[in-house]
Amino acid sequence: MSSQIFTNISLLVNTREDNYIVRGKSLSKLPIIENAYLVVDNGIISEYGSMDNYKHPISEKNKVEEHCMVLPCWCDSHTHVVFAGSRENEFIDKLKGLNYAEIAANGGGILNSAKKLNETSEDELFHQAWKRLEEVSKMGTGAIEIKSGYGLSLEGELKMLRVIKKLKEKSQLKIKSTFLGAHTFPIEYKDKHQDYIQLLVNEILPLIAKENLADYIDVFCEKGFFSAKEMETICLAGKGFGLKPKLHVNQLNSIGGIEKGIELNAVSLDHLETLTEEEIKMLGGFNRCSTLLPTAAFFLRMNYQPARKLIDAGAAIALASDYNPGSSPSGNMNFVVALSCIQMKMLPEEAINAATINGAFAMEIEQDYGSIKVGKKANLIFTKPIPSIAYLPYSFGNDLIDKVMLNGEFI
Ligand SMILES: N=CN[C@@H](CCC(=O)O)C(=O)O
Ligand SMILES: [Zn+2]
Repeated sequence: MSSQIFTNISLLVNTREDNYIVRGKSLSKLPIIENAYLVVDNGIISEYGSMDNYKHPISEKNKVEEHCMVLPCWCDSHTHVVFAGSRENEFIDKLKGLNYAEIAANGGGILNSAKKLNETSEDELFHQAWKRLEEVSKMGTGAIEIKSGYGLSLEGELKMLRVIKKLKEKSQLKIKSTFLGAHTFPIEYKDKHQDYIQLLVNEILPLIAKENLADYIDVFCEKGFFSAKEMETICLAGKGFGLKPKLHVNQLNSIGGIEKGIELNAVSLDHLETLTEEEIKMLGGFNRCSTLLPTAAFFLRMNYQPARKLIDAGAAIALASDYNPGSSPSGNMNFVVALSCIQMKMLPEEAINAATINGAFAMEIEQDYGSIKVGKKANLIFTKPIPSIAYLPYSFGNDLIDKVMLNGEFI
């Protein structure tokens, strides 16, 4: 692959010489170069700067369209994109008045997806997930985390993780894989929690480690699901196999997940719709990412995460789509960014930092992704002509992306 030069870029967004997690007040500082150029060599960013310092030959063919911006691709650090079929029937139940907990109690929810997944072949699951990855990459996602958690059996969980491994091998997207066997208790273990935890820890985890199928371990710490203590047992076992925790906490209730997650040195604490003042303070001092999933709150008509309070407390916020069939059947990070501004009152600069560099930190891929930096992968969003950065979330729902580059190639 040869050199590619792009000149006269109206705004080159999130150019960073450093590589720090962005927290608190710093989230509103989005480094931008006006009228910029960018050089890509063999899929890697090799040079960038202001057109005032441009030293290469001037050529009309290198010019990007007037008023076009270039941003690093979205880093979507929390998804469940490997799933079978869809659950729009539950969506209708919800429209008729049932809530998330009632749907789950009726055998719907995660268990419904688990039933479908266990009836679906590995090839078919791969095919469905592949199509979702194609769709999100066209919307600007360049790196993504994918969880298991709809298998809930040895065979089902390994099948999901093998699908993720195959996606890692074949996709242009950077993918991280998370074992979420502790997503809920299967019906046959409803009254035998310890037995299910033993299955996860003693039987499934060693096989995952043997086949190198996961990077992280996750637990849905929630009333009616896994307690903070159960989460600790599972995470400590995961750590024994080299899997760091990345956790679902405080979606519906505060049950001690934040305190325990910090103690476990989680790479990220995710969801956070329901937070006490004390927990907001704890997240302010937490040195890793607090990951907000506003499209889940939107879809479930829940209170949004208290982004402003978290930012004031000094938290390092990441934004992710939570793409899954139950609470966020969309992986559109452009909408996640817009919703964060519209409903959580994040500034456009804060939302873009949270969806790029901090998303990369939430997947520990910040060395190669999440900002415009020499040596990082050329995973880039080229916008259509737009007047400003604020126009991205302001003009929500409109397709503002002209083209997407992954590893130096337009997709
Ligand atoms: N809350 C737990 N897990 C998913 C939802 C899973 C489902 O409903 O299928 C989430 O992150 O929102
Ligand atoms: Zn989730």
